[in-house]
Amino acid sequence: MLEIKHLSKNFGGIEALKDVNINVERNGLVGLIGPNGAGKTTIFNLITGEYVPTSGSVIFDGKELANHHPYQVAALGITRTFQNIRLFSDLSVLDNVRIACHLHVKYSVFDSIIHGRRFVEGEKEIYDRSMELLKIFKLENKRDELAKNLPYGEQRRLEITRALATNPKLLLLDEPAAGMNPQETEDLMETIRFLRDGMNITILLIEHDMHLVMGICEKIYVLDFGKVIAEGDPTSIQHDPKVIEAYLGTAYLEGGKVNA
Ligand SMILES: Nc1ncnc2c1ncn2[C@@H]1O[C@H](COP(=O)(O)OP(=O)(O)OP(=O)(O)O)[C@@H](O)[C@H]1O
Repeated sequence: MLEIKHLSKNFGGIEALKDVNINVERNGLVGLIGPNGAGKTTIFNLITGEYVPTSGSVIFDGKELANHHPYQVAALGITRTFQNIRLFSDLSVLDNVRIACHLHVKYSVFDSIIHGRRFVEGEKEIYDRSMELLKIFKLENKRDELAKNLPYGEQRRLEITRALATNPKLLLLDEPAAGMNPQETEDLMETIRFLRDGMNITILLIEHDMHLVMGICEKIYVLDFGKVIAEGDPTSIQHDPKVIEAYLGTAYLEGGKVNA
């Protein structure tokens, strides 16, 4: 579904990515890990059209994305979440999702001014879809709360709910477990599994929480200094000497956590 081929990105003199190749199969759940500054978020920015590659290509469903604008990439079915939560904090939970659903709106500005039939039907469709998503993500009881008043784990869940409003085929999650406590991380793992197994969404995620990555990803790419140094299933990645040296450290194998 997603093929990243010989992708490189320079920022002035910095070679942020060097000849990166990544393949995400349809309905796959793939992890991208590596030390800070390895180039992980740069890959997301290249997929979504926020950056233009220095060389190489990003192919999604057979289409080259390299020169697409972010709105064109979104229209093809790719959505992302960000490292820092980006919600409308002073709006309600329901309105946060409703706004995201408006990307699909089919009525014109004129329809909305005269409150024409298409406007009324469009608004009903948006409300129904928003409530359906809030139910799936167990946020329907919080629909009237301001986003900023939700506990951290629920804010992250609301972000994913918003991302799904556009009906993506491929979801890019950038450090979804950042700042979560162990119970929130467990709930998130269940949510991500459901996205893939229950909603058939293909997922590529960046994460430093190795319990989450090793627990749910079937394939993992490890990036170091802009290069893929390893790829494989969780077991092979955990025991790869290159990965242990560059990122995991021996503490991880002894049950410790990665400090990144
Ligand atoms: N817009 C930019 N301008 C200049 N340099 C950039 C830009 N974006 C990223 N970089 C540089 O590219 C390199 C890779 O950064 P990137 O954010 O992709 O790393 P990362 O693996 O996502 O790190 P982290 O785990 O800390 O989020 C870093 O050296 C960073 O400083």
